[in-house]
Amino acid sequence: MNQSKEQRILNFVLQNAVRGDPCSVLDTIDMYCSQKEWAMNVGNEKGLILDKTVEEANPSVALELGTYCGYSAIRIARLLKAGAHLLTVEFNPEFAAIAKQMIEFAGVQDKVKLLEGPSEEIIPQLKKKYEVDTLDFVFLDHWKDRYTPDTILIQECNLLRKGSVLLADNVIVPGAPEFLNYIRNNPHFQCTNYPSRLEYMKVEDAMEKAVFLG
Ligand SMILES: Oc1cc(-c2ccc(F)cc2)cc2cncnc12
Ligand SMILES: [Mg+2]
Repeated sequence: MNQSKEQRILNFVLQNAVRGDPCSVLDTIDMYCSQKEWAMNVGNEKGLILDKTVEEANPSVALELGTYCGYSAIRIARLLKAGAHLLTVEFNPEFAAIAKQMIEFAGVQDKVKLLEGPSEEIIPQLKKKYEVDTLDFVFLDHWKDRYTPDTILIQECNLLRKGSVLLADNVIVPGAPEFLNYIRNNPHFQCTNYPSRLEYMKVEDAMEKAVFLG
């Protein structure tokens, strides 16, 4: 059975990156995906925006929707302070299996909890099953038609507090126009747009930050 692209990316990391060194894993994924096979990791350009947003938020509890191969989970986890943790949600079992190995190879597994399943099922479980009080940071990087319903669900589950930061990838490509309309017209959020480029491509993309005002 021939390998998936995600398996090829993982193998390239296992053979070329430094075990326990998150930056070398990120650089190795970026090298493979810019030179060999495009893949939907947030990449280094938008990754720098993610870094700055995470550093500014300095979250104790972070949530990621859309793990894929674990690139942004590693990117976020490497910046977390002692005792802080990231919950990352992946619907696709093949992707989750790859991400688990990638996260362990990078050495950030103690800071990351990978939850496999649909976001709409997992979000309502966060308080009771995963002992979350409120989320300090949320990275939305899954199917674009889930951005709005999951943002509403997160609010309904009382998971945000004054100052919680949401950051959404791909608001230009593939695009999340309905989410932009929702969040920019919602008086409970203060929004900022960060123009950038689609990972590994000379194509315009952007990230949207939304701070919950309570
Ligand atoms: O960053 C991303 C990019 C693309 C994507 C795919 C095809 C294309 F042509 C352009 C962009 C899809 C994504 C799905 N989920 C999360 N992130 C994504
Ligand atoms: Mg993305």
